Amino acid sequence: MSSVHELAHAKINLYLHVTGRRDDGYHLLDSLAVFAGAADELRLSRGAGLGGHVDLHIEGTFSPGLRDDSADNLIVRAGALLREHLGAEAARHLPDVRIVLRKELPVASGIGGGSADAAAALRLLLRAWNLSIPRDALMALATRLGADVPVCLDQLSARMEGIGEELSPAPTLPPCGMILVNCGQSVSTPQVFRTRAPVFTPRASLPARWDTLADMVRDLSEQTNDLQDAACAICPEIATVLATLRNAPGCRLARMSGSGATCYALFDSPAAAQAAGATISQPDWWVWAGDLCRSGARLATAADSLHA
Ligand SMILES: C[C@@](CO)(OP(=O)(O)O)[C@H](O)COP(=O)(O)OP(=O)(O)OC[C@H]1O[C@@H](n2ccc(N)nc2=O)[C@H](O)[C@@H]1O
Ligand SMILES: Nc1ncnc2c1ncn2[C@@H]1O[C@H](COP(=O)(O)OP(=O)(O)O)[C@@H](O)[C@H]1O
Repeated sequence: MSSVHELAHAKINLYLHVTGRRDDGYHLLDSLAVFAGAADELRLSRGAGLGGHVDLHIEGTFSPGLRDDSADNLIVRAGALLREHLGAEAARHLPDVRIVLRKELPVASGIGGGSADAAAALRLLLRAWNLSIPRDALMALATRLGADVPVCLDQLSARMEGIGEELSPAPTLPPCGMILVNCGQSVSTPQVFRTRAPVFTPRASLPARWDTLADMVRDLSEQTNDLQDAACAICPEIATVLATLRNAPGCRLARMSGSGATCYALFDSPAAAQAAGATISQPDWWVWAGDLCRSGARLATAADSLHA
């Protein structure tokens, strides 16, 4: 039986401004999201029966943080949402699938691993079930899975506004390298939003492109991650990670991503990031160094199908 696979890349918020708050409690954001080479992998194969059930199996470094029989897993929820969208009668004829998740991104860590998995599952299921859903409808389904899921569908750097679902092109990025460090403690996104000081930051002013890393770092230095202080209050080790990154040879900028605890640092090249990353070693710290993900993901078309 053949299988298809997708990479679910880590999403990094280079800056994150909380610009307001909606009546339902969700926060309005202005954030520049990029994708790093670090990724989970999802592999889908056809099951024996019909009904569109998703049988999930989880392996990999961070699999102990997740249960594979959980209906709450965003991969299983992506399948349920697609079945709901199609309606019970159509869903009855969908082939069952088995998805193996190789979990290599830390869980609840501000780099959207669960969101990236959900988006990768949507891409795989569209192919496996030979579905074509208009892009607007697909984006709306993705938003129901989580505010970060829409940007993970294409895995291309993008400016995120609204609660994260309003996407526009990012400035063209210069060549650079990146280190990601997570101290091994999960941080709850709702708790960080609840803990933050109730102040808002205006939308950033960004150019259409950055030709050099120095240009990008100059502009990013004027922006903030408005969740960083709250996350540091909940998890003080984040401050140690940031200090370590700032001291790493060749570091141009270090900041927390999303609601934490993962922090990123920018370097002149992937090789410079890897050399600096090799100097960082703490028990329980997850350290990744390399390039940004520049290719993105292609959404399925009706012509794509999975041949069992
Ligand atoms: C903070 C960000 C920045 O990219 O990243 P992560 O730290 O999760 O990686 C995202 O907005 C997280 O998106 P995601 O993880 O999909 O969040 P959701 O599941 O939709 O929401 C989890 C909870 O976070 C809060 N939340 C989330 C997004 C938002 N714009 N405002 C919020 O207040 C809400 O309390 C919500 O119940
Ligand atoms: N496939 C998945 N991978 C990671 N987390 C998942 C997944 N499915 C559901 N979750 C839940 O989603 C929450 C957020 O996970 P994650 O996306 O890793 O956080 P963050 O966006 O902060 O990096 C976690 O509490 C986790 O239990």
